[in-house]
Amino acid sequence: MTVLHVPAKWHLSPKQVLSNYLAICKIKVVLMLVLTAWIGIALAPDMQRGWVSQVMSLLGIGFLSAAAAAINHIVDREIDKKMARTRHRPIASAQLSITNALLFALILSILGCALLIIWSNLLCTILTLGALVGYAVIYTLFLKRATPQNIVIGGLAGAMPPLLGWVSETGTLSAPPWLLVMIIFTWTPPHFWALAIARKNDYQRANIPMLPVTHGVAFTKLCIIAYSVLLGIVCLLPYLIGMSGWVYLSSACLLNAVFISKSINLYWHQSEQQAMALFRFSISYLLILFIALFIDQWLLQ
Ligand code: HEM
Ligand SMILES: CC(C)=CCC/C(C)=C/CC/C(C)=C/COP(=O)(O)OP(=O)(O)O
Repeated sequence: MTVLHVPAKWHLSPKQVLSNYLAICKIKVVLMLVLTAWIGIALAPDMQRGWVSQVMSLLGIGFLSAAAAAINHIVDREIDKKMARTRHRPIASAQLSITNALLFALILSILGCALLIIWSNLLCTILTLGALVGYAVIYTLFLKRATPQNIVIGGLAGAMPPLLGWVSETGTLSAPPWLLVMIIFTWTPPHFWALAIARKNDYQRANIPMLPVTHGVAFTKLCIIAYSVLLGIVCLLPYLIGMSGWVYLSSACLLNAVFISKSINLYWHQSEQQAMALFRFSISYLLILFIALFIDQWLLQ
């Protein structure tokens, strides 16, 4: 009798299956995106929409962001196999089939669109779908493989949620939420390039033209300093147009002082730990900055 050898990865427990689906959603990133969308809602003019509509709109934005992340895992599976950081990902390591992942992304997209159409509005649905296409198709399929400016241009998709939140509330496009988009847009290059410096060998092996690979680590560090200074200036705008108060301003000044000093510090140090420290700080930075925006709004009311 022939005994078939069944690889261990085919015997996944329900917990492992769930954790694989959560992993392809990039759940922590999505939670951060939803938080920034929520701040967009909180800062919008009060439309008396009620919290149920707001929660459903945030779920819709979250589902479409998770769908975008799942498509990114499918499209990038060959690249992911070549990089130490990503080779254990569920699709790259064949623990999750492409068909199941595609089906999952499709279900998330349909649910996300339905939630936004029912509880939000058509403009918000179209813009969120635009962000999905921007990240999952334009960035992942084309820009990532084509130019070291990939994450600068592609960063616009990830920067959209505050605008999406605002539009879900108001149904119209207006200037103030674009300032919040500009903050995340300017934050993205130092956020990512810090990690790319530490993982340069990975990107080189996968033949992905990230800035440290194409232009070297020293030049990338200079770009990080330039963007962190620009970020410091952009962060002043919400206060200058009266969108926020002293809590935000003082938090922003402190956070940006740390960001710029860590960026300059990175320039003078060779170690990967310094780069990873800046990457990790960039995440705490954005979290605290947006919470400060919320506290200010709450105090101003
Ligand atoms: C094109 C734009 C962006 C690029 C290229 C990028 C890149 C990355 C990469 C490569 C990681 C590491 C993931 C891992 O370890 O598997 C990461 C982590 C993270 N990013 Fe970004 N990012 C971008 C935009 C954003 C945006 C817009 C947000 C939120 C507003 C965000 C929030 C986070 C968070 C919270 C993590 C930590 C995830 C974890 O610990 O699992 N990123 N980012
Ligand atoms: C609808 C909507 C708001 C969509 C936003 C989509 C989204 C999840 C944006 C986050 C960007 C992100 C985590 C990029 C990672 O880059 P990468 O894919 O090159 O990194 P990797 O090597 O870790 O896969």
